[in-house]
Parts: sequence; structure tokens; C-alpha cells
Amino acid sequence: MSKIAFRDKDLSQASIFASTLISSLPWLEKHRGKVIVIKFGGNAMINPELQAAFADDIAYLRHVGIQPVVVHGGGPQITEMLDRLGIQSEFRGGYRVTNREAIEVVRMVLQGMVNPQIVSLINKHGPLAVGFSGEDAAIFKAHKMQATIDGDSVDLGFVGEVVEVDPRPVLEQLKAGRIPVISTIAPDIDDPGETLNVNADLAAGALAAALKASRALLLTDVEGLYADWPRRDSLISQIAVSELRERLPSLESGMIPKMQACLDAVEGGVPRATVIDGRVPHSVLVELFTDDGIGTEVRGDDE
Ligand SMILES: Nc1ncnc2c1ncn2[C@@H]1O[C@H](COP(=O)(O)OP(=O)(O)O)[C@@H](O)[C@H]1O
Ligand SMILES: CC(=O)N[C@@H](CCC(=O)OP(=O)(O)O)C(=O)O
Repeated sequence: MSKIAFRDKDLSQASIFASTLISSLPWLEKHRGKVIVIKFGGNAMINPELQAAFADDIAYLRHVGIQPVVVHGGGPQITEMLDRLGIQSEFRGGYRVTNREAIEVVRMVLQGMVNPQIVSLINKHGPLAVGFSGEDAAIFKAHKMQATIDGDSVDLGFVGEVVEVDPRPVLEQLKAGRIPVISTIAPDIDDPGETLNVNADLAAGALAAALKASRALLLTDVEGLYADWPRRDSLISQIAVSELRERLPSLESGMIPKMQACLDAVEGGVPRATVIDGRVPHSVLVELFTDDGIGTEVRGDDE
């Protein structure tokens, strides 16, 4: 490791660097010791540079005394593997219709590929991260999701909805100074031995509430929630839960579980849940350590 050398450069540059560090001081004080759940979406993790920058941010948070918990997706990676195996992907209301063949692939990709990749990137900074699936120690318990789409009840197959979260295994790892990295397949409480595919946003929202996290951040591949999707000039910076509940039925595709997750988190006691643009390098630090932050922030009605 080498120190940043300003010796040969303009000293004013060193001074700007120091002021940038100092400007993060109030935020360091604010977030220190807090549990922050961060959902890393599959679309935000396609690019290796962004993945590395994300891992740097997570290690940074841990080193400055914040307690990050990572919940990851992997939708595009699952779709790619299903394609290679000649299995078609179909999404209804933002959820993957998951048959018996597909659930095996979902488990293999999330638990066997995406999870260890994130763990190993974070662990370039030291032995910090530890990987879990929602099945490990039954962190999540789920039942089959009863989906109603456009008024019709739809069978999504092996798709789960979290009904119970056991935060203890996660808290134990945090206490030991580790960073839990969690994939979101879960045991079916109604059918022991079966595994369900849980949308990672929903799992992150439920976990944030169970951990009584101070923040939930959901990284994705858009700036945040657009009021008039797909128009890009209609970003909503802040929205209260009552307004979001009204908007929910009009949302489309991947934004449905994402905003539902924010709602679940805030209604479950998390003061703020924010969807941020994971395409921006170091978006986690930008959100947590700058005045304005980025993305769409969901707050309680009284905030
Ligand atoms: N109102 C909206 N505002 C922003 N994005 C929207 C909206 N409605 C639908 N989307 C879609 O939701 C996507 C994000 O969800 P998803 O693809 O599941 O991401 P991730 O893999 O990060 O979970 C966006 O890329 C966009 O195509
Ligand atoms: C039921 C359901 O849709 N599960 C998701 C799980 C992965 C996920 O949520 O990944 P992203 O966060 O990258 O979208 C899926 O199979 O794609």
C-alpha cells in the first residue's frame, strides 16, 4: 500500500483532497455503528469496474465503523444461464415465473456464482465478507407468492414471499466484524424441503426491517423512480409512503418489487429507503456521504 503522493504536485490539490475527507465527517458521525442494508441489483453488477467500485465502497463502510449488510440479486445472470440451458424466461408483474427446472438454476447462479463473486471482491480488502443464502440457518422463511396481476390471479411457480426473517445469524456476523452477503432463495414453510425464488428487492426490504436498519439502499440501472416512465425527465427525488402506496398499482416491471420493498422497509421501521443508480461509480458513498444524495428516497409520512 502506498500513500497518496502530492509531493510533486500542486499543494492546493492536497488541500482539496483533505477538505473532501473532512466534508464527510458529519456523515461519518451520523452513520457510525449503524446497520445499513444495501441491495446490489443484477443489472448494476454487469460491469466489472462497477462491481469492484461497489466492493470498495462496502469495505470502506466497514472500515469506518458502519455495519453494511449486502443482499444481492442476479436476474440478468439467471436469465443468461437459463438461455444457455435452453430454458425460456418469463416475467409477470416484475417476478420470474419459476418452474422446477428453473429453481435449480436460480439457486445455482445466485448461491454458486454471484454470491462468491461479491464475497471475493470485498475480501480483496481483508477477510471481511461472509456469504449466506436465505436457506442458511433459515434467515428467510417464505411461502408461495399469490400474485394478482391486472386483476387475475397468476401462478408464478416456485416464487416465494418472505413471511419470516431471523436476523440473528446476520447480527452474529456483524458482531464478529464481518459483512454478511446474502442471496435470496428461501425454504418453503408450507412444503419442507422445497426452495423458493425470492425477489432480491423484497428480501432486502424485509431484512432491513427485521434488522431495524437505519437505511436501506437499493442499487439499480436507472436513476431512481420516474413519475412518467419511460420519460427520463421525471425523476422523483422524495416520496412519502402514502403517495407511494397510491402509485404502486400503476408501476411496471422491475420497479414493482423495488418500490414495494422500500414501502415494506419504511413501514417496518426503517427511517429511509432509497433507490439509487448503481451505474454511477461509488454510488453508495455518494448517497451516504454527500448533502444531496442521489436517487429516489422513500420516507414515512411524518418525516
Ligand atoms: N417508473 C419507473 N421508473 C424507473 N424504472 C422503471 C419504472 N418502471 C419500470 N422501470 C424499469 O425497472 C428497471 C429496474 O428493475 P430491474 O430491472 O428489476 O433492476 P435490478 O436488476 O436492479 O433489480 C429499470 O431498468 C426500468 O426498466
Ligand atoms: C422471483 C424473482 O423474480 N426472483 C429474481 C431473483 C433475482 C433478483 O431479484 O435479481 P435482480 O435484483 O437482479 O432483479 C429472479 O429470478 O430474477
